[in-house]
Amino acid sequence: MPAYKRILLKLSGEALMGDDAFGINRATIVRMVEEIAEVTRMGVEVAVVIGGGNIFRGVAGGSVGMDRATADYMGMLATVMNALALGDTMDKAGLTPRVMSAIGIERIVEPYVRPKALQYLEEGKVVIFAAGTGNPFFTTDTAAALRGAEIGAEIVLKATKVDGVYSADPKKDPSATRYTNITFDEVIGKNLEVMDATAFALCRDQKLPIKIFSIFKHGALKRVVQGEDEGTLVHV
Ligand SMILES: Nc1ncnc2c1ncn2[C@@H]1O[C@H](COP(=O)(O)OP(=O)(O)O)[C@@H](O)[C@H]1O
Ligand SMILES: O=c1ccn([C@@H]2O[C@H](COP(=O)(O)OP(=O)(O)O)[C@@H](O)[C@H]2O)c(=O)[nH]1
Repeated sequence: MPAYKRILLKLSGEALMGDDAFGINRATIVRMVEEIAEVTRMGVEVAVVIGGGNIFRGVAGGSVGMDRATADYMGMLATVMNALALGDTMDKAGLTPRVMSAIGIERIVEPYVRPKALQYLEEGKVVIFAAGTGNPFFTTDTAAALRGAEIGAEIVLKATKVDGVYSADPKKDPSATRYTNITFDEVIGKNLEVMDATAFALCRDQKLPIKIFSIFKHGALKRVVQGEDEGTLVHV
């Protein structure tokens, strides 16, 4: 029995690269889609927010002198590309995906309309939210928190490069230890940067828990959905 009826899954753009230097790694995206299909077969309604860091990151453009807002719009377009790739892969795996964009780009993907998204979820379709929040100076982590709250998801699942929240960045501090549970106040107060503070604050206000787990660990998504011990739970 799944522990949740409706989930919001945040997939990092960078994780789509697999072992490649940039872009979308075929084997990685296919495996992720298989794992998503597995949980939809359990009757869980799945919405996905996809990142864009594998193609473009606004801060990188901004740092070389480009106007930050312009760079961020490029980043949002990158998430649209990933969303199309993910949708196509889902289609071929027998799922019914619907890509919805936060920025107007109607010839390519339909616009995000909340009631429509809710309808798709009730019909068992997988909704992929593209273009983040549609605003510069935000991230797709914040988009995940926002859409998660809007669609009434019971939890936001962040599939990322690390297998949870650590006492310090495990890439920089090998002695860092992983939390099984941590409160929003603690994660924000200690400035733990696994997810941005805006996303944490929004989820805290909405009492929407977040689970952070490894995108590379096979079967982790299913275990999370079954409520098993996996990754780190961030809660109020
Ligand atoms: N306290 C911490 N616990 C876990 N990861 C952390 C922490 N501080 C920083 N990180 C870093 O956060 C990264 C995950 O965030 P990010 O790169 O934004 O992921 P994504 O691309 O999935 O959105 C990890 O690669 C990790 O090195
Ligand atoms: O609401 C949003 C979401 C994303 N972005 C831009 O899109 C890029 C890619 O998103 P993100 O870095 O969150 O992707 P991920 O880390 O998941 O690969 C960001 O760097 C921003 O430039 C944005 O401007 N507003």
